[in-house]
Amino acid sequence: SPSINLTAPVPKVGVAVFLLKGKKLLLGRRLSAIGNRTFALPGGHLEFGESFEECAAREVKEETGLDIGNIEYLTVTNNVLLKEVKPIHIVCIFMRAMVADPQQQPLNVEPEKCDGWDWYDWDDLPKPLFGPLENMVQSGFNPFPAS
Ligand SMILES: CC(C)CCOP(=O)(O)OP(=O)(O)O
Ligand SMILES: [Mg+2]
Ligand SMILES: [Mg+2]
Ligand SMILES: [Mg+2]
Repeated sequence: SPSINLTAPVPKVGVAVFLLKGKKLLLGRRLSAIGNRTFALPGGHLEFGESFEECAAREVKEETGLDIGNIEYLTVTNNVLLKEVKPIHIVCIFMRAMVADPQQQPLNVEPEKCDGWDWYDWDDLPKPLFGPLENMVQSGFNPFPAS
C-alpha cells in the first residue's frame, strides 16, 4: 500500500495584497492558527479557477469590505514556516492594488480571523510581522511604485 506521509502537509498557495495609500499600506493582526497575532496583509487561499487578480479582489472585499483597482502582480515567494504551531509551507503570490475610493475605510468583516485593519507607514511597520511578509521585508523588497 502506498505510504501516506502524515507529517508533511502539501504546500498551499496564498495571495497577499499590498493595498497602498500614499506611503501607507493596510495591515491587520491575524487571529488564526497560521501566524496568530502577527501583522499581515489582507489575502488568502487561491481558490479553484481564480486568477491572481480575482483572488486579490475577492479576499480584500471579504476581509475589509474595500473595493480595489489597479491590481498588478508583484512577485512570488516560497515560505516554509516551521515555527508555526503547525508547520506550513506557503507559496505566496504578492499583488499590489489601490483602493477604488480613497475615502473608503476598511471594515473588520471577519473579526474572528482579524483583530482589525489599519494603515501603516512602510518605514514604521508594526511587529511581529506574519512570516511571508517578514521574509519579504528582510529581503529588501519595496512594494511601492517607483515615484
Ligand atoms: C497566505 C496564506 C497564509 C494563505 C492563507 O491565508 P489566510 O489564512 O488569510 O486564508 P483565508 O483568508 O483564505 O482564510
Ligand atoms: Mg480571507
Ligand atoms: Mg479565503
Ligand atoms: Mg486571509
